[in-house]
Amino acid sequence: DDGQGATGEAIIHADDHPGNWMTYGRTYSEQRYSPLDQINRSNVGNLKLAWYLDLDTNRGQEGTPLVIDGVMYATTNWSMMKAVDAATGKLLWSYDPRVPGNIADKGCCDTVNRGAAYWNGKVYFGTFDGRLIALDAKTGKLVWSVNTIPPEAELGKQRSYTVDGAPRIAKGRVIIGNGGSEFGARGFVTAFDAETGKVDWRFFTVPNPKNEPDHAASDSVLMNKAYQTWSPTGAWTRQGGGGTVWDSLVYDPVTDLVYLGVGNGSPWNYKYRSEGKGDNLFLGSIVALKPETGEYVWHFQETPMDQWDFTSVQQIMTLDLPINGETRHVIVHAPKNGFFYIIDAKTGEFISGKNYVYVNWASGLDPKTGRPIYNPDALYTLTGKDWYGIPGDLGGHNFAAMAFSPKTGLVYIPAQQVPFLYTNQVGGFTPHPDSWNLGLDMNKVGIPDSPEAKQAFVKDLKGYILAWDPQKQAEAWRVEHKGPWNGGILATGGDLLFQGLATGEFHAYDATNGSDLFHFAADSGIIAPPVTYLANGKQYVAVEVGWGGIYPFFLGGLARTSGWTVNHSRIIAFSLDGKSGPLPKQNDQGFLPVKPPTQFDSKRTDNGYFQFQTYCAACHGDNAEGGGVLPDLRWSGSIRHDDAFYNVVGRGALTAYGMDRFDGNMNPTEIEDIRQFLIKRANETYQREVDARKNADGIPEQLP
Ligand SMILES: O=C(O)c1cc(C(=O)O)c2c(n1)C(=O)C(=O)c1cc(C(=O)O)[nH]c1-2
Ligand SMILES: [Ca+2]
Repeated sequence: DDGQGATGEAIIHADDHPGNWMTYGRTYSEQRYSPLDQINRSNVGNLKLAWYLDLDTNRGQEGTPLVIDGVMYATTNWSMMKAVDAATGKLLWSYDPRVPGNIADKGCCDTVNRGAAYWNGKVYFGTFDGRLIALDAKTGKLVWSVNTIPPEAELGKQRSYTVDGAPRIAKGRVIIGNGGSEFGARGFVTAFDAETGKVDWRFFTVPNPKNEPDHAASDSVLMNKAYQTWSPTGAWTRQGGGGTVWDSLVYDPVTDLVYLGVGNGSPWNYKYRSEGKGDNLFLGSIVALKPETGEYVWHFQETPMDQWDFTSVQQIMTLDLPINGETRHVIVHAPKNGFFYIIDAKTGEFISGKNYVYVNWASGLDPKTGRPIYNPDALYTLTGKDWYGIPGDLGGHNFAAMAFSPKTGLVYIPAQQVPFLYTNQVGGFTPHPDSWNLGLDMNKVGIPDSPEAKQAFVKDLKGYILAWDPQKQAEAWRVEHKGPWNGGILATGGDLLFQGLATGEFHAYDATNGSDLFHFAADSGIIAPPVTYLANGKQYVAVEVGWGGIYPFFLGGLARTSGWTVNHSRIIAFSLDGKSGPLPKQNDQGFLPVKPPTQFDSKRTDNGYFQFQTYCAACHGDNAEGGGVLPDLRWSGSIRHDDAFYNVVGRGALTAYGMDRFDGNMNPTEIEDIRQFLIKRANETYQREVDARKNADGIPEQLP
């Protein structure tokens, strides 16, 4: 027995039953290529909506649904699970783990969920409050549920853990990580026995602050190799150091290794985090472990000295690639930092790397070691000067999955350009509970303030499909989109690519040249990746619809340049003989702003801005302009009265909807300052917003 079990064998031999989509990336190689070809270049123009299912949350939907024997298992926002008849869209059962609403602000980037895992009759998924849940796949009944965050990792309010990534299963072990490095976290992954939910092993990705054993699989490599790459007294010893494994986590049956994509530093500021010293292993790295024990095998660090939120958590894909006349089994990786890496999957040896998007932080990679050749100005925590970085914190590519077609030999990356202004916090590092703790000046970071710089920033925003030739390490072609933050990509045997866009359109493209062959008005922004499957022998293509994730939260109004839709979350599925027609019509220009109160106290608005940017902007949008997911507070009824506002912000009147209470962070005067600031912003922007509703796009002429 090789320990794979029937499900492991079925996933390894996924192409023997191509009608299923059994694991996050369809196969263990996570290529998101399906050999199905009933739908192909010659007939995709006739694709029609087969069914749609309205979801019970209108927020970001990032899930990859699994499909097993005609049943779809979809996870949706707020960590909910739905089992759906994949031929008809009929709901078979649903499971709501009742994640408490007040924890939404413990995560950086919307209460999303990226998907489930299947093993031996059970489906598994993580919850935003840190649980891992196993359900009976037939009935939806709970089999077991565990808290994946041990109390010793939490360390009181300094640290913050959330789970939104899809678990993966290797040889009967369910492996799951977590997020939280924007707040304070020490990254780790845990392997649980799929049958019982018992902890099998745990691996921390950054050292123990005292260099003591954690009694975890990571002890020896952290104490002998990683600890030496950190300063002994930096802020990491209190904040956790980061390195959260919040997205990619892959088992490769060819090498029999588990790969972790490790995240950014916590706090981001390297000068505060590690006193400007050391490479800080294993931040920004891929780490390979043995599936049975969690024992360290190798690592490759893509971003030493991270200070840009350059996570290496982006999708880890393996493939067999001819290199210098020899076929090698490699990892291909397009992390946030903008370089496309080819790494030997067995040994971690760096084979080659090339920037796949424009980058200004490094001039290239050392051809031998793969270490970035830094632009000294990019090391802003050491220079003490602002840095306008490309890629920025959202990366050249984020969680939206890329795909590979063995027929074209191309990797298709949902690439983007989103700059970020990195500005140091002055006067030392001061963490706040319930807010981002980056060691950066939250009033200045991200988007530049002056109107000219803001216009330049908007011009710099880009989103496109990048068809990348990994053998040549070069672009083959691209398909430009309206702006950043589009969905993941599916490649099929019909020589097609499928992708949903931030504009609310769903497209099929020719995989050989990018020609646009089909589009459908899905009406709401799409950030999730499509899947394809067979039900009753017929091919379907399905995707979750729902605008959200970090981009519209943080960029707020500027995110509208990618397309502006009213958020209506659904699962939609297409077939060649679909009979559902177009989706019901809705008002796609957004709601009219409500005329705000005219009086505000201009002596309070500066502090209101400061408090807003510290506690509110990461969800409700930079400078109080909403991005179309959560309420745009300029038009909120609660800003009309100090008591109403305090009830929501101070006392938590809306915790059930995800709005935490902030009376532990701010006093009543500070909260009232925010209200004064919001009224000011509402007055400044009211006419511009009314006029914008008269444009075809609904986007104001002068965005900033
Ligand atoms: O450092 C972290 O722990 C962490 C966690 C997450 C998350 O859990 O979603 C994201 C990020 N970082 C991040 O940097 C990022 O760009 C991001 C985008 C998204 C999203 O779902 O839209 N999550 C996250
Ligand atoms: Ca991060």
